Amino acid sequence: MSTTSIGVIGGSGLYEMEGLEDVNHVTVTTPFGAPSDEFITGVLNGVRMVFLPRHGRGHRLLPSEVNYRANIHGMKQLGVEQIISVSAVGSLKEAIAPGHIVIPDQFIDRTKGIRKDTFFGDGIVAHAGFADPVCHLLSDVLYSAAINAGATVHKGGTYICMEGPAFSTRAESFSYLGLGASVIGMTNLTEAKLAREAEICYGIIALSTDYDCWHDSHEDVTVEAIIQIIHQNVAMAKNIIRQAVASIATERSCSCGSNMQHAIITDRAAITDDVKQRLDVIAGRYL
Ligand SMILES: CSC[C@H]1O[C@H](OP(=O)(O)O)[C@H](O)[C@@H]1O
Ligand SMILES: Nc1ncnc2[nH]cnc12
Repeated sequence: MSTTSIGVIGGSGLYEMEGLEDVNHVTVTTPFGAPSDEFITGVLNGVRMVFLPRHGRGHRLLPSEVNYRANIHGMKQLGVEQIISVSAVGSLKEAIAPGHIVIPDQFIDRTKGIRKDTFFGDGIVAHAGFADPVCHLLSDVLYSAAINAGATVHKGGTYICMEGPAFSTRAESFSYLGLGASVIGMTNLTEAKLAREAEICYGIIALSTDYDCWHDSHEDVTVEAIIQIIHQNVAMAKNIIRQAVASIATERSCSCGSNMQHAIITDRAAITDDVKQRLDVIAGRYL
């Protein structure tokens, strides 16, 4: 069995992973604070897995309150090299109906600087390449897995990441259509940025749950409607994960594992021991 693991971050409606063997609940501490919950480790069809519910069990954390840094740091500590994010999103395209799956490959940032989206700062500066913000190989696997699971799936698309927690105004929703975005959510961009800095592959299974509030023949988005669509599709989402895990190559051939090689600009002589210690798990080999 490989020594590395595949991580799954479960979003709204996905708070556990079924079918794991050899299950352990692991409490992880990090220099960036506490993760959303205990990590669940186990084995799925011979592959090591690490699962974390993004908003905590019981869905206790707002999108702005999730400690994304601690979540990604914990994944890295547990040997995760590839993260599958499962998320609920609003659709910004007629063709992406509720119940469809999207594998987004781009982002637009509408967060407000409340959440920490970098491991760097406080004595060390790095600028990660982020033109292609998700792992294209992992995304290909997720797309094929969604097809095999019988989903209607859209490959590629831009995910608008808003701060929330309130949903968008109608004027905002129309403005996002004008930007050509495909879906809207409140979480994935922050995770993708941190996964990139941690040199972890990141790919997204996004379940379209609503048409936000731009569609004149659909009700405006509500939590109730989102939960209903999630419940109708949770078995399919779990099936996509199972299919994907069976075909993910544990030896990576993408560039995600060396993305930060030239990203740190700070003079190494100016990096203090404190900073080195804080960044050890994330970037220790470059310090
Ligand atoms: C439950 S409605 C809004 C909520 O759902 C999405 O969460 P996640 O990305 O964790 O599935 C969205 O981003 C909001 O946080
Ligand atoms: N319409 C929407 N806006 C933001 N996040 C969402 N998650 C699911 N639907 C959403």
